[in-house]
Amino acid sequence: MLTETQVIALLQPVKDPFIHKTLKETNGIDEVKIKESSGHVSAKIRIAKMNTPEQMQLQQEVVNKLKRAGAESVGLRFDQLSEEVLNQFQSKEEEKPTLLNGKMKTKFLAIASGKGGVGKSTVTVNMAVALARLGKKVGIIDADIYGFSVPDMMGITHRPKLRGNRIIPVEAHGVQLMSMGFFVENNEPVVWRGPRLGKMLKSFFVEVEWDELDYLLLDLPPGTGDMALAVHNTIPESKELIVTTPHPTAAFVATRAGRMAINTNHQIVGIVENMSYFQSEVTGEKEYVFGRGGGQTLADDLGAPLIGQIPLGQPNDDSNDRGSIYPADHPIGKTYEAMARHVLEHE
Ligand SMILES: Nc1ncnc2c1ncn2[C@@H]1O[C@H](COP(=O)(O)OP(=O)(O)OP(=O)(O)O)[C@@H](O)[C@H]1O
Repeated sequence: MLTETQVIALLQPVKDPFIHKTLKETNGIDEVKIKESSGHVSAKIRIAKMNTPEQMQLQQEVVNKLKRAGAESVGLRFDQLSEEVLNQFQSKEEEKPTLLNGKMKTKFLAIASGKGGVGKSTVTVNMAVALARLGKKVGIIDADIYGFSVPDMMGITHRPKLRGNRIIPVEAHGVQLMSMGFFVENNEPVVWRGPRLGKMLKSFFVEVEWDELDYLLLDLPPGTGDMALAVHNTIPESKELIVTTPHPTAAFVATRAGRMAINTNHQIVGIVENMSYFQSEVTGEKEYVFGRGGGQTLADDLGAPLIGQIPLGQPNDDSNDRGSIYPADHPIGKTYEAMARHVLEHE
């Protein structure tokens, strides 16, 4: 015959399926009773979320465990862990409330793409500038460890300064910026992996002296590989834009990036189709150089709106040689302004 102590010892190492802590750690074993006459064991367990397939699975696991140990029959009841206990574990687990030193009014907008070279960084910098032109305080984290082209696109040639042991982001076009590129000598390729990359990114949130941001945009690594997943998991809950070209294959690959966003609890607020067409200045005619329809297909697949179609064209910004920022009165600058308004409407 099982004793109460034995049942508790059997239950303690069982893990809550949602917060991945043992019932001992969550203090989730509420009650254990043994009916000696019939060998019936009953227990009440508190878990993070009720009425889920995970709860069913846990129930099965516990019943089997107790029966193997000698229980004739098992009755389980479940209840919800208190908010207090949940908060304690969730904040420890995710460390998210501490990001940006508690400046939680900051909203995050990640920019992703299925593959490289589709204009993700161009869209990031122009969205950031458009939001700033609409009066928002905006920062960018250039987390594209393969590319880190953002400083170049914004015409930035100097590195961030230090104040004590805090890093002051570099400012250009009214936008604050941190980039992996600032910490790499001579444009060397970056070979950071796993924990080091995660640590670096976290330090961008915590050790950087951002000035009261309304929005922090994140230029993500392209694709759906380990690196993109690692970055998705490192950054806080976020809205996300997916950038594609109009080519059907590009849109197909971008769908996978969208799925990754959804799986990591990012909310896709819009699809941006870049390099949509070339418009002749002489005739005004549009030439669909890279095919048509990719953006809309992607939008339909992911159930998110197509918020902008950006034609081929250079900003002609004379302020710096390689700048990629479209002026506010440029037709493409106006498209970015409309997209920025869309993002603001989905706050
Ligand atoms: N609409 C456009 N018209 C013309 N050139 C563009 C347009 N959008 C982007 N480009 C150019 O295409 C190149 C790739 O753009 P960008 O670096 O933004 O892409 P990306 O998706 O961020 O690439 P990666 O992931 O490899 O960093 C750049 O030289 C950029 O100036």
